[in-house]
Amino acid sequence: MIKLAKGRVSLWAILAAVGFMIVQVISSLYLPNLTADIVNNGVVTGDIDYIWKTGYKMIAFAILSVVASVANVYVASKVSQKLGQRIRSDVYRKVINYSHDEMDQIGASSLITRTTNDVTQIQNVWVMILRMMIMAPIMLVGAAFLAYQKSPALTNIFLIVLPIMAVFMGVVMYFAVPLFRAMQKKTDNINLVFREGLTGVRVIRAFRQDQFEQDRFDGVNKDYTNNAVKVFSIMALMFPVMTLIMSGTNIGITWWGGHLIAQQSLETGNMIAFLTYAMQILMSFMMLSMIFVFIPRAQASAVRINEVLAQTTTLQSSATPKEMATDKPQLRFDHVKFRYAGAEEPALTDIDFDMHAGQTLAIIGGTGAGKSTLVNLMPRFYDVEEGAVEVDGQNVKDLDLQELHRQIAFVPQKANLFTGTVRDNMKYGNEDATDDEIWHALEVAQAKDFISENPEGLDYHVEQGGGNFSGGQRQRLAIARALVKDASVYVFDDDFSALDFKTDAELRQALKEDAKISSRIVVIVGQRVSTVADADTILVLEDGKMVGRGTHAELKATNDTYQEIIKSQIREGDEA
Ligand SMILES: Nc1ncnc2c1ncn2[C@@H]1O[C@H](COP(=O)(O)OP(=O)(O)OP(=O)(O)O)[C@@H](O)[C@H]1O
Repeated sequence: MIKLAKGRVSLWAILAAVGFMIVQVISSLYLPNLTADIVNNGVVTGDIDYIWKTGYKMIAFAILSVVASVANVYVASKVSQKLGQRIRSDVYRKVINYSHDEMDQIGASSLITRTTNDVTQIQNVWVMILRMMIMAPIMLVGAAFLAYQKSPALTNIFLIVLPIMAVFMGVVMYFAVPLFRAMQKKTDNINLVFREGLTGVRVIRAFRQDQFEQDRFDGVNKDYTNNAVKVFSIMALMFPVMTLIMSGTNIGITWWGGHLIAQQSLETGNMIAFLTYAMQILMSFMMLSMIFVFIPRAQASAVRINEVLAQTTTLQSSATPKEMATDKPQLRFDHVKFRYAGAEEPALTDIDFDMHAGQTLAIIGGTGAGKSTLVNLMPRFYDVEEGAVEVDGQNVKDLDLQELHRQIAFVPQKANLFTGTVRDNMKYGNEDATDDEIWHALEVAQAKDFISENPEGLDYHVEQGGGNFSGGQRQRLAIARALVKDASVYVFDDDFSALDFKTDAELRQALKEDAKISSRIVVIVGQRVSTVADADTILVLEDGKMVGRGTHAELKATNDTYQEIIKSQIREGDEA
């Protein structure tokens, strides 16, 4: 937790919180002293003047205590909120640069819990640290000292009370701390199942798995609730037991103090002050114990957040980035081998090709052949195990990642749109794009018609994830977004399969006729032979291996796998 606070919490703010707290505690400790004074020298002697004088003093100290307390709460809240904001921002910046492998290791749901719930735990504990953790020790020592001053004999009562409290708090901590620690993991589980249910809601309904999913959610929900009920039942014991101990102490002090007053070895005012000090001692003791219960939970959260922040991102820009020859677009795979983290078999072996400006590369192969994996290596979403990927004449490992991503317009298999207008989404590709350029990209992507039909045009609102568009429309918008970019390589990862045959053909024709795109490199991953047939080079993939490379005519004549694909598609009426 200290590590998390370093550089994110200002030392001045901590000093201010300590300063205000010291003022508050001193005022609170001085008040019982004044109570003793007003009783002993004012009430008992009937000196009204003295009562007024001391009363004013008491009011002044009470106000001082309140003001200091408010100031402390203000500083503590501000520090903890700022800390939370900084942690969330740092976690986001870190995660956004994670490679796909690193993202998979922690998982999206856990990352969300860590950025929200875990950060809240840290914030709460920091408020406790800046209030109770400063207040409790000062109050404990100060009140013990002053209580002893008022009556050394009565202090013996703590020899009985404090061990009872220590045992009770020890038992609470023993049972509550592990349960508190488990809360974060259980929150993760709820988020995981909830998120899966939300994103897969249509599939769940279509497969009539509503009940199964409901049961799955109820399971993790119940697990969380059981844990929370257990821990809060234990915590609920604290207040009644503490009240019992405090009331018992009160009675003990009054009974024993009464005897001492009767024996004239204690003044009435001192006994009243002693009672207040005794309560302050017990409260401080309880506050310290509470801190020790809550800190382990926050510590568990801190470990989880530090894990995210400490993750070294393998995909980093080169420290000495080389210049890309953007005027000579080139895409080269030099005997590339790639394996997913933890996988036994490589997902790609010996992939080799070299493409230049104006050429189209198509990749075809069965499900799981490695097509998406191959194109994911181009923007360096993963690093190769052997060989090299080169873009515009440079190994992607020697480049600045941002520069590389600028030169690759990538349309992933799953079209992702963001909340905002159509224009906002298009500008993701190029901030400076004019409306004319956007309309042109939409036209090439065969998306112009359904956008222009709408009176709002480019201002049409896109809902979260593009939910107000059909799958095919989303895909075309995602393609248009990539086309708005001025890149060396345009990659379409199986995006045309979501389109009907006619639109697929029209889109590819428009790409060919477009002055900008036709002077760059186009990579098309496809399932249909018709989609890949007119490419300059077609790669045929099978089990991560390149089993064919050539033009449609060459492969059709010589390549068994390609012939098989053609045959299977003729049967489906999809003649190439
Ligand atoms: N993130 C991942 N971690 C581990 N293995 C993966 C991962 N993604 C894909 N794979 C594996 O790599 C292989 C190739 O997958 P890839 O997604 O590249 O296939 P594909 O040819 O694009 O298939 P499809 O046409 O179904 O999209 C598959 O065996 C798959 O199980």
